[in-house]
Amino acid sequence: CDLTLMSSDMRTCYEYLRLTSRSFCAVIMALDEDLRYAVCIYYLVLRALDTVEDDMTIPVDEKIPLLKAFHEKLYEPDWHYTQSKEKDRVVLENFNIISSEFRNLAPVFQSVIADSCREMGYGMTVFLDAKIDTYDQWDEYCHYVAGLVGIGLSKLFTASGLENTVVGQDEAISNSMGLFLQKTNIIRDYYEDILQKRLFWPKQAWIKYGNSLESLKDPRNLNNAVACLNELVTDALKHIPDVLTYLSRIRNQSVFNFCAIPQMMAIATLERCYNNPHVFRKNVKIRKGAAVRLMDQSTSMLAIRNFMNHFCTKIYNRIPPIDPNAGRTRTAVSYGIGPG
Ligand SMILES: COc1cccc([C@H]2O[C@H](CC(=O)N[C@@H](CC(=O)O)C(=O)O)C(=O)N(CC(C)(C)C)c3ccc(Cl)cc32)c1OC
Repeated sequence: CDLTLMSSDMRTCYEYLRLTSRSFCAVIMALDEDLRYAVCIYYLVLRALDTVEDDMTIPVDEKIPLLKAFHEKLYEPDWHYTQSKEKDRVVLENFNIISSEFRNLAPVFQSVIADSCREMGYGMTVFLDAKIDTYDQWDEYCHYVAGLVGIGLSKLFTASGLENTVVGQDEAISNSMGLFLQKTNIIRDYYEDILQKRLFWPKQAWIKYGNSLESLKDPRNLNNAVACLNELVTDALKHIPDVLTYLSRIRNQSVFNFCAIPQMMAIATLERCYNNPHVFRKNVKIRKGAAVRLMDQSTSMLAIRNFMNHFCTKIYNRIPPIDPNAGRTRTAVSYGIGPG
């Protein structure tokens, strides 16, 4: 994009995007112009909100009002926050620059983003001590931190005129786009989260396999831990039909790539995690070459169905017959293997 035609604040915002989103930045920059601007700002605003939620050095009695009032900061020109110790604190320290560009967006984009932040900030306070007991609470937490992003983005796509009304209206399908990504991140990040005492795996799952979530990282409990891991992967796989429905409705090529690439990274990550004891010892990541191939080739529904089929077949072929959820996992992956 032509940086000379851009305001200096917007140039700064794209610089923050490059600093905070690594590989995803290129995908955002490929969006058609109007949407690119709104999504960049939305991404940075979400990054700022997420940084507040993640910062364990902010006292709870300060964090709760800050999360609930965060959406109002979008309309306070000088507001920024210098007390964060997080790695992405640059977006909080310079929030006045981001909010000034936010207020240059079309009013319809502003209201989608502000409403999304209001609901998300509230939801984060509900789960501040991250006690996730039931699968329903797991879905509720993931709705607040990720489903709302899927819903907000879908409204931006429709409001920009690039996508049909149904994309912005069907909130259940948009919600699933977030739940699939967030559940995959939570499953993948077990080891890094448990070290920081962040417990995102639902108790309704792990209680069947151990006395505590931490006990799953004890090598003596490895068989139970892997059975619990396989149960959560099976739950995440249930979102595949909605993900395929969502992507089949997208008409703009740049929006399709933007939406499809993270979903393909997620199914590839789930495949790496399934039945993999390394999840309890290190951060399981897909190989760089595989990620590049997914970014380059996730450009059509045919490619998506082929990738989904590929990774679901790999999982199917690795289901241990004695796994307590073997039957449920076979059913779940069959959604992704599809007919033929
Ligand atoms: C229709 O919905 C979407 C369509 C396209 C992309 C995303 C989604 O994808 C990235 C992809 C991304 O950010 N990937 C990282 C890799 C990583 O963080 O593991 C990256 O490549 O840097 C992601 O992960 N999240 C974060 C949440 C899941 C919490 C929403 C995210 C945060 C802000 C925005 Cl604007 C968008 C997304 C969507 O959101 C559901």
